[in-house]
Amino acid sequence: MRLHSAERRRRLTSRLGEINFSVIGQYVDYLVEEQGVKNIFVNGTTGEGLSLSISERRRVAEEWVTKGRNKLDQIVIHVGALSLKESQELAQHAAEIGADGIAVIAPFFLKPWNKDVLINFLKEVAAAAPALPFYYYHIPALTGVKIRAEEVLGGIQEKIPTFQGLKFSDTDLLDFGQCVDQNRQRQFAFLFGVDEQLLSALVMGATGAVGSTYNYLGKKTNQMLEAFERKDFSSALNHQFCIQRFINFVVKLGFGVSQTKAIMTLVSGIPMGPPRLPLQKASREFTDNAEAKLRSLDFLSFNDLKDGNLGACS
Ligand SMILES: CC(=O)N[C@@H]([C@@H](O)[C@H](O)[C@H](O)CO)[C@@H](O)CC(=O)C(=O)O
Repeated sequence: MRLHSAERRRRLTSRLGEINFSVIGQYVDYLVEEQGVKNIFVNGTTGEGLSLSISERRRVAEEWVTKGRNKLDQIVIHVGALSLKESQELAQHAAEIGADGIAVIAPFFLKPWNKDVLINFLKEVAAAAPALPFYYYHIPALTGVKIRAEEVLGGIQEKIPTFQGLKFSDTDLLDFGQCVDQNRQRQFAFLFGVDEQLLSALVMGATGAVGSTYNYLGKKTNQMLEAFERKDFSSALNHQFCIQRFINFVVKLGFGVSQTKAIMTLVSGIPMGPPRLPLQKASREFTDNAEAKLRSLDFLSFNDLKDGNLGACS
């Protein structure tokens, strides 16, 4: 079972909106030591990969690979872009620096209109890094490309020999289940990306997870994975419900990449800095509310509350 932190690459501090590369080493140590996360997905959604320039994406990937050496198990770099050329350049770069895999989203401005067109695009990117495992990153709510993952997977390995698996960031569990069911004879990785539904996906055959909350709820989620693996489903469900209580709370306040950064700063103590425009920094009110919730669920230690805290999830 692999758990990936979706925060991966991190833009940090700086009033100028520049990336603070110098804290990536600290970030690696935090994920490994405090959250038990050793598989990293760099330059994805949470890392605002699509808001970065190509040279920034290259440099972020290099930092994660360098700082993660001998500490992390796997680093997958997201190399999706609107321009096939840029995507290929990033794929080639990922291979050169020694990444463990690449992932690609569907291009989302001039969109592929059917499965074959999408696969043709993915194939050209994969071919730029012919020795690297390739993942299709399915996130239809953000790309607007609604081609079902189940369809995309049909015959994909024949077209993309390096195809390794799917990162599935959608709530359509019928589609996800069918991806697994129809590919049982293959050794694909099925990485699930909706953290609040991970347990349901595990039941259907998810082999790992990539998500934003593992940056600060990695340890909690690992407890759920362990319970699931030892078939203690009641305990696994308790863990999932606890995680849901938090996500449900923040979703109602307005939750996204900016808010993830604020929570990460709060929990890790590493200054994650503001997001890049068009995203806006999370409000102080959001962070205060999220902090109170984390404490009440015992996701952040708060000794004064512990004894009488009936809602605690520890
Ligand atoms: C739309 C979105 O940001 N989804 C997140 C989830 O982890 C999400 O934040 C979480 O399930 C809470 O809804 C991940 O799927 C994103 C992700 O893995 C990435 O950063 O590439």
